[in-house]
Amino acid sequence: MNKKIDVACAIIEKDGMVLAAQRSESMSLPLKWEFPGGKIEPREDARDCLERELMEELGVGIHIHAALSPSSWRYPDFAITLHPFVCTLKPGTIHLVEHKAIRWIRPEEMGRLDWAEADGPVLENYFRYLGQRVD
Ligand SMILES: Nc1nc2c([nH]c(=O)n2[C@H]2C[C@H](O)[C@@H](COP(=O)(O)OP(=O)(O)OP(=O)(O)O)O2)c(=O)[nH]1
Repeated sequence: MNKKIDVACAIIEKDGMVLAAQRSESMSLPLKWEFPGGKIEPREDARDCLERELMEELGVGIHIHAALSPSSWRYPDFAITLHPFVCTLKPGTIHLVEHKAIRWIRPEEMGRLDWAEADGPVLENYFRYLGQRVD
């Protein structure tokens, strides 16, 4: 049976833009764009995982504002459930530890990037959330 992983990921908002991160050549799914985050460890809470991963990967703290519905995807060699959270950054400076690049983009530009396939349903989910949000 193929491996199944649970991954927490952060949709980080700032001034109407969202942070997209590009995986490096040496990572799995090389050069694909994603929301920063990572695998949830056994018995770890998804929010704790996200805070830990953001500190490890980008050296920043986050505020978590909303949880979107998890969405699942099957890659050829593993299955993934993504647990997306809408976040903002705590004060601090981003340092790229493992990603090749980051970009702040407007939601309407998100479709132009070459996202990891599992992120398709996450993007749809986020657009639905934006459509319903009152702020
Ligand atoms: N963080 C994150 N990972 C994603 C997204 N979409 C997506 O398919 N993934 C995949 C990429 C990885 O296979 C996995 C995340 O685990 P990870 O960030 O710990 O990946 P990794 O490269 O260290 O994994 P590995 O190759 O060492 O097993 O989920 C996303 O939006 N954010």
